[in-house]
Amino acid sequence: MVVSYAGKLVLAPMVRAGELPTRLLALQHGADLVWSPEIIDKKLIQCERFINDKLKTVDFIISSPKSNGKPKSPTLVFRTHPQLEKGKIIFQIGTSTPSLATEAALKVIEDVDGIDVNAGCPKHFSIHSGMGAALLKTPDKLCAILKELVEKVGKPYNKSISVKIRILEEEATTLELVENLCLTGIHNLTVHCRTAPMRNREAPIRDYIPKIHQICKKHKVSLIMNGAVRSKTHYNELLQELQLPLEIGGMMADCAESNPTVFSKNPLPWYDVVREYLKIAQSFDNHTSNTKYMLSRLVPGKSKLFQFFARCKTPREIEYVVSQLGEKGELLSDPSNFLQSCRNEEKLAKQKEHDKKTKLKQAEKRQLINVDDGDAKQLKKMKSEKV
Ligand SMILES: Cc1cc2nc3c(=O)[nH]c(=O)nc-3n(C[C@H](O)[C@H](O)[C@H](O)COP(=O)(O)O)c2cc1C
Repeated sequence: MVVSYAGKLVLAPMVRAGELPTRLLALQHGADLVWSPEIIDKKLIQCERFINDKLKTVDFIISSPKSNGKPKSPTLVFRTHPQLEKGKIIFQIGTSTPSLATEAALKVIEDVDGIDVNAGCPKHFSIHSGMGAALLKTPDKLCAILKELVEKVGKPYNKSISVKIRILEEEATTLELVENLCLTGIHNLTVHCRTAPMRNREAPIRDYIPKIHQICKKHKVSLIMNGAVRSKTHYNELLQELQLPLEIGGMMADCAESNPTVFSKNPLPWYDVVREYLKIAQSFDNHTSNTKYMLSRLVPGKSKLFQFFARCKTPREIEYVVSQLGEKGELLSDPSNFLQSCRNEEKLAKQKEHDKKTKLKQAEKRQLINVDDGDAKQLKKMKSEKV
């Protein structure tokens, strides 16, 4: 069945923040749908699909990416839990080419519920290759991408295709764009109510939403409003204040990154969020650097725990520090000594490794000398026989 977006409160696509543990926590606390972080078409095309029996996940992995011609260790590009994210996971693609978008979407389509195109990212890496917000300046290209996705991916697999845009400077040009996007056959349009040059700290401009909604409604395309929605309660208040119908959905990024439980009427305090998040992150082997990134968003900077988490290098250290987190977020005991002993162990292990390598090198050298010795003797013998 094609997923419905009408009136849903959803987790925004977020690079780094929107990995599996954050999405699962958001779902557990009332998110109706969750977006994957944006993944670039060319990267996804390189991936192989693996069923991870241990974690019960489906993993998309680049087995041997190369850097300077040397193979690197495998990279996990996207991980989904088919059972826990069933009917709720929208995959976002970064693209500027219809054929690449389609090839990439076909890789994941059986494991997700919809494909979303990012047409709003203002970052240099997106724009310089014609992706993200650059697509707002090439609407024909954007429409061509969406049409091809609708025909070659959406329709054959009975899945939804959607797009996330920003508003343009003028209302009239924004509405013209929306009209054209709706004609491509998409199911949903998400509008980030800021223009491309606007930063997240700036207040969004929601004035165009009623007219955008009229166009969407005419074409039976659902609409999600994004930009400074702070919680479920705030989303309901906004709909009332702006006299918007309940069928307009809401998307949250910033506030959901610092507390993925904001989808609930009663979001958890940060210390309970940290505990719940870590339980999920550990049970899905989340990469330590990603877990640390999330901790830096979840833990208030003024908490003593913030610095201690920043010093952790392994899941074991994170586990220890979180065990020192009191019921109300207070620090039960200073984990400095534990962290210092981990650093000492690390230093010792590095020294051992270094010694081992040096010994190996010396042994190899000795072997070479012996071989050389043997060769030299052999040569001498041959020479004397000749004489
Ligand atoms: C950490 C972070 C990562 C983001 N990554 C993406 C992304 O991958 N794709 C995208 O379309 N927008 C991305 N965004 C933008 C958000 O999806 C959203 O449009 C924007 O933050 C405005 O919503 P907010 O006011 O609720 O934060 C990101 C935002 C944040 C904070």
